[in-house]
Amino acid sequence: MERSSTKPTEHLRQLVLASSSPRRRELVASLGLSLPVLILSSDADESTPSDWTPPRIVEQLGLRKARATAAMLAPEDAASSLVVGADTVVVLDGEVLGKPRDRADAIGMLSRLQGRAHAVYTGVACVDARTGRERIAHRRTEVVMKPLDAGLIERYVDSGEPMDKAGSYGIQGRAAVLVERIDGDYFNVVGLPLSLLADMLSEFGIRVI
Ligand SMILES: Cc1cn([C@H]2C[C@H](O)[C@@H](COP(=O)(O)OP(=O)(O)OP(=O)(O)O)O2)c(=O)[nH]c1=O
Repeated sequence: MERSSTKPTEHLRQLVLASSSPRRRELVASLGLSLPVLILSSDADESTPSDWTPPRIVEQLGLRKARATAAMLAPEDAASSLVVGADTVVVLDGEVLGKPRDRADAIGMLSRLQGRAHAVYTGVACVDARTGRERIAHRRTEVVMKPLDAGLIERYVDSGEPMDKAGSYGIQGRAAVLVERIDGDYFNVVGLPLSLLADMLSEFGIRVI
């Protein structure tokens, strides 16, 4: 018998964040969700075809992360979990900048970003591990960086902060003082647009407020 009065998302009693990013973990924790949050990262393939646009890259990589993590869940967790994955890239002159390979790469990226505007894209994917229902979306934030001289860039890179971050900077850290202004969601730059995430969670029956 079909139980039409039952909400299709009532089984979702746990959120799984498919991420090893401490920033994403802290941002999700800051929401103070009433349901438990499990952190579980996977080794999703992060290579993408060269003709993909930035929105497609971040949405599909977020989806790969969420799907790969959903596939790792034990059956009892899968039955009650909404899995969230995200991906962030910096885009300058149409070129996608991910995390720096090494010190020289970080210095090169910041030398190109300084004194100019660039875009940060973060894709978010939600996967209901029980039903397989999926949603993907992204946000774009424009960031204008102050003009920076070579000495400042080297000192910043030597602080170690850039090495695990797309575009080689962390706006939530010391790079706060390197940024002139932004247009768009700040949390999108840090790696998880909370306002977008809240809208997506509500589609799955999970209320933030
Ligand atoms: C631009 C910018 C990026 N970042 C970070 C957010 C992401 O952690 C990282 C981009 O890399 P991602 O590949 O999106 O994420 P990740 O590998 O760190 O974590 P996950 O396990 O979720 O895949 O750059 C900042 O922390 N601050 C910033 O200002």
